[in-house]
Amino acid sequence: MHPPGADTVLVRHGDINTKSTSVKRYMEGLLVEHLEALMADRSVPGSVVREWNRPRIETTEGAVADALDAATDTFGVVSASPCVTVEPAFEPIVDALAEIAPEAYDGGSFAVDARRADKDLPFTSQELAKAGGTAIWEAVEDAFDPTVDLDDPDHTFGVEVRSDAAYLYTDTVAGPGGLPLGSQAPMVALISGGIDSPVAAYEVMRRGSPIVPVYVALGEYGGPDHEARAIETVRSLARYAPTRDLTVYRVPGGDTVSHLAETMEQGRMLSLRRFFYRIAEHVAAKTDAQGIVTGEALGQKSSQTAQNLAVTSRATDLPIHRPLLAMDKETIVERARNIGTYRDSTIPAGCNRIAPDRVETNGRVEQLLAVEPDDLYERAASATSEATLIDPRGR
Ligand SMILES: Nc1ncnc2c1ncn2[C@@H]1O[C@H](COP(=O)(O)OP(=O)(O)OP(=O)(O)O)[C@@H](O)[C@H]1O
Repeated sequence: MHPPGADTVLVRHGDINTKSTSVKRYMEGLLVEHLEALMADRSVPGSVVREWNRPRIETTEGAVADALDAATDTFGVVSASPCVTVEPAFEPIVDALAEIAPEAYDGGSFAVDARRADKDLPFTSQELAKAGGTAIWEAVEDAFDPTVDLDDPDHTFGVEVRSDAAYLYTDTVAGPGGLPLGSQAPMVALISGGIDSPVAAYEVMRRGSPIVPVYVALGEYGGPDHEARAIETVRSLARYAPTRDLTVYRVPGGDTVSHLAETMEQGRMLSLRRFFYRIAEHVAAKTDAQGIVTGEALGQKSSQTAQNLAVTSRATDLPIHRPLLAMDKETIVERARNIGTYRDSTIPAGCNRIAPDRVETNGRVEQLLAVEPDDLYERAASATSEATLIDPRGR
């Protein structure tokens, strides 16, 4: 909940703090740039003040909830707190805590977490916490039976005192964490539109890599709804990256999928993955992307057993990143819901089944190469050259 009168959002980052001063300065700059872009994209009024270590958003009381959402959708942000701003002096801070308390406290234990960025202030954090705690107690004791618990309180009243202002908050909302978008090289994300691949793409974006989305159209095994679903998931991801071009490479793969279905029984699904990776490699070469991201998870499907991943991965020299490798489906679904791609991914796509009745779980590369079409890689190159570009934001 926001303290009444909150018009500022304190923004905290995490991994950026482990960097050297110059890298940290660069990454903080990127984070602020993206936060500003997210606010502009969502028409949130206000500005981001770039203060060393702790940027903040100055906005209006009416827009503080939207500013908080923008902050907690920005990669690199660990948490954010809406706060009221008061004069950085002992009495005004204590008075403001007493004023906030009846709105923010509804019973149970509480604590005051006071910090001073400016160590020259004429009071200590402990003195402030003690006087603030007493003021809060007195403000609520008629209506409640308050207790103080410094280790695990039900309510925390946060106070950050800096040289120009003090910030008071009662809520800390988690952000995505990770690193600012653009702090790592781009990667090609193979997006099927299913539940897993958009989450995998989000995970590398969260660690700083912009994505180049690639969707392989499956012809009679896919269809317009399948394709629309994939584009929709990219559109949802684009909300997190307003400064980035998320144009989808739509690669026509229908002929090859049909050919694999007609000519291969065992290993068909493995060759199809190899075809995808090869396409991704070609797109990476065009876009200077440094890796391939997929939504594969160990053992989730027959094509994702440890043996089969070893066989399929041999199709490319580029590293294949599988951020979901060790995640359970339930966790992935929860993640998809949280990032807002689940609904798109569960739009009925009405596609035909490509998998054969008897699936391969223990592929061997030599055996696969003996039955795989000799021209599989040429097919991938030629399909990529026929790719069309789809801007998901333009739909
Ligand atoms: N038509 C497609 N176009 C682009 N990439 C695809 C396509 N189909 C699958 N992929 C990629 O291959 C991975 C494995 O696909 P598969 O259908 O076996 O797995 P999945 O775990 O169900 O993934 P998803 O839920 O993303 O469809 C996907 O996560 C995705 O990265």
